[in-house]
Amino acid sequence: MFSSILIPIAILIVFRVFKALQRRSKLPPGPLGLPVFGNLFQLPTSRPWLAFDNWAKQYGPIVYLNIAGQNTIVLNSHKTAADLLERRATIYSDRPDFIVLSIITGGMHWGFSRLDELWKRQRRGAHETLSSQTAKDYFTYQEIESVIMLSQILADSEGFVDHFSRASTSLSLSIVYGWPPLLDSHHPTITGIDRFNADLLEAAAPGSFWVEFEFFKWMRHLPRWMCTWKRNAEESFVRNTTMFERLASDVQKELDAGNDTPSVVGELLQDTEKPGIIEIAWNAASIYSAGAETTAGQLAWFIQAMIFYPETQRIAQDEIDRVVGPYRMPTFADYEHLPYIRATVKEILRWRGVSPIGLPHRLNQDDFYEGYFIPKDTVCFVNNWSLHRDKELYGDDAEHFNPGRFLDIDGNVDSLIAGSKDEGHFSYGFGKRICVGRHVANNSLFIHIASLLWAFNIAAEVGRDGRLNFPDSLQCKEGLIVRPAPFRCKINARRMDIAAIVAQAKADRGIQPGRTERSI
Ligand code: HEM
Repeated sequence: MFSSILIPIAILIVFRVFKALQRRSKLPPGPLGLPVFGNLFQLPTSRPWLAFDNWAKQYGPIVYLNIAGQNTIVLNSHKTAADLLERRATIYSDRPDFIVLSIITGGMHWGFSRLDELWKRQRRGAHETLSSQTAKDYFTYQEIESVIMLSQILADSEGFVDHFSRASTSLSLSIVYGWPPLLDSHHPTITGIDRFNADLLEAAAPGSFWVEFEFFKWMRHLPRWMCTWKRNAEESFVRNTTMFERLASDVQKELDAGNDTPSVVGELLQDTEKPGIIEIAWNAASIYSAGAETTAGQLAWFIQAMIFYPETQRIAQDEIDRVVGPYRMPTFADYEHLPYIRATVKEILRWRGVSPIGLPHRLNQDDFYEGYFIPKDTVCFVNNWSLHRDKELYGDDAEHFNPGRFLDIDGNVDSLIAGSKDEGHFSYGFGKRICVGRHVANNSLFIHIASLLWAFNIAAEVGRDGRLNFPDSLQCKEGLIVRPAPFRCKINARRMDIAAIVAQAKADRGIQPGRTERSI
C-alpha cells in the first residue's frame, strides 16, 4: 500500500529532475563559471559591452551567463533582440528587481518598475504627452534652448559639456512642468533634483546593478538599523516625494490661475481619469530623470565625432548653409530640408549611443528559442555596442561615423532596418519598454546639432608640440548614461556676425536673465 504511493512519487521526482537537467543542457552557450558564483567574477565592472562583444564572437548571438544564480542572457544580434524583445514583447518586457532603486523611488519610477498596473497607467499617460505629434508642442522650448546654448558657448566654449547639461535640464523642466527656460543650473531646486538624479543613476548603473539583482534579494529584509544604505534610500524617498509633490502642486496652482502652458504634469492633472498627486509627481519624476542627462551626453559624443570626422562636419555645414544661410539660426521649419542633419542624429546614436547595453529586461515565463531553453525570470541585456557594429547591417565602415549610410540614393533619410521603429539604431531600446521620450530626444538632437554646426567649427586642439590632440573615443564616464571621458577641443564661431545674430535671436525670444527664470 505504502509502496504503491511511493513508486509514482519517485517516478514523478525522477521525471521532473530529468526534465530540469534536460532543460539546463539546452541553455544558450556561454563562458564556464565557478560553482555558486557562476560568471559573477568574470563580469567587468568597466565597459561591460566590450566583454559582451568578445563573448559574442566566441559563443554567438545569444550568450548565457549565470550571475551568482541569476540566469542572464546577452543578445548580440539584431535578429535575436528583435525576435525576443519585440516579437515576444508580452513576455520579455518586465524589469529585474532593483533593490536600492525601488526603495529610493518607492517602486514608483516606472522606467525601472515591474510590468505592473502602475507601469501601464504611467506609460499610457506618457504616450499621450510625449507622442510624435505632442512632441511638436515642445519645438519652441527646444529652439529657445538652442539659442541659450549657443550664447553660452560663445561666452565660454570650454564649458560646452555644462552648457549641454543646462540645456537638457532646462528643457526637461519646461516639458515636464512648463517652466520657462532656466539660465542658471545652480538654482537650489535644480540642485535638489540633480541630487535625486545622481542617487538614481548611481543605484541603477552597471556595476551596482550586478549586485542589485536577485542574488542579494534577501538584503531587502535586513532591519533598517543594520544598513545605512537602506536608511539613506528611505530618507531619499521621503525627501524626493515631498519635492516632486510640491513641483506637481505648483503646476496645479498655475492651472487654477488660468495658466495652461503645455506640460506633461499639466496634461496629467487635467486627465479625466486623473490619478492621485503622488502618482503624478512620480510619473513626472520618472520622465524628468530619464530625459535630463541623456541628450546632453549624446551631444558630448557628437562633439567628439566632429573632431574625428572633419569631412563629415563640412558636408553637414554645406547643407545648413544651403538651406538656412548665414543670417538666421536653424529652426524646425528647416527640418524637412535638412536630411543630412537628421541622418547625423541617427548616426551619433548608433556610433556612440549613451546606452551601450540599454536597460535590462526580464522574461516572465519559461521560453524556448531556436532550440535553447530560456528560464522564467531570466534577465536580458542587449549588447547595442555589437548590434551597432554589425557589418551586414551597416556596411564595412560600421566602426566609423558616417551619416551618409542613412541616406538613400535620392538623399532621403532611410532607417535601414525594418522593425527598428524606423530609427535605424537600437539606442532607444525595444518592445513595450522602448524609450517613450525618443521623439522629444530626436527633436532636441536635431535642433542642437543643426545650431552648433551653423554657428561653430569644431576641431581637435593643437598641443604645445604643434600636433592635434585627439581624445580617446573609447574612454568614457560610465554609469547608466555613458558619456565621453572629459576632453578638450576647439569650438570657434564660423563667422564674425554669429554672436550678433544669436544675441538678436535671444532678444526676439524675450530671453533675459531674471525675466524668464521662475523663482521657485
Ligand atoms: C538621447 C536620448 C535618449 C536615449 C538614448 C534614451 C534611451 C532609453 C533607453 C535605452 C531606455 C530603455 C529601453 C528598454 O528598456 O528597452 C529608455 C527608457 C525610457 N526613456 Fe529614454 N532615452 C533618451 C531620452 C529620453 C527623453 C528625452 C525622455 C523623456 C522626455 C525619456 C524617457 C524615457 C522613459 C520614461 C523610459 C522608461 C520606459 C519604460 O520603462 O517603459 N528618454 N530610454
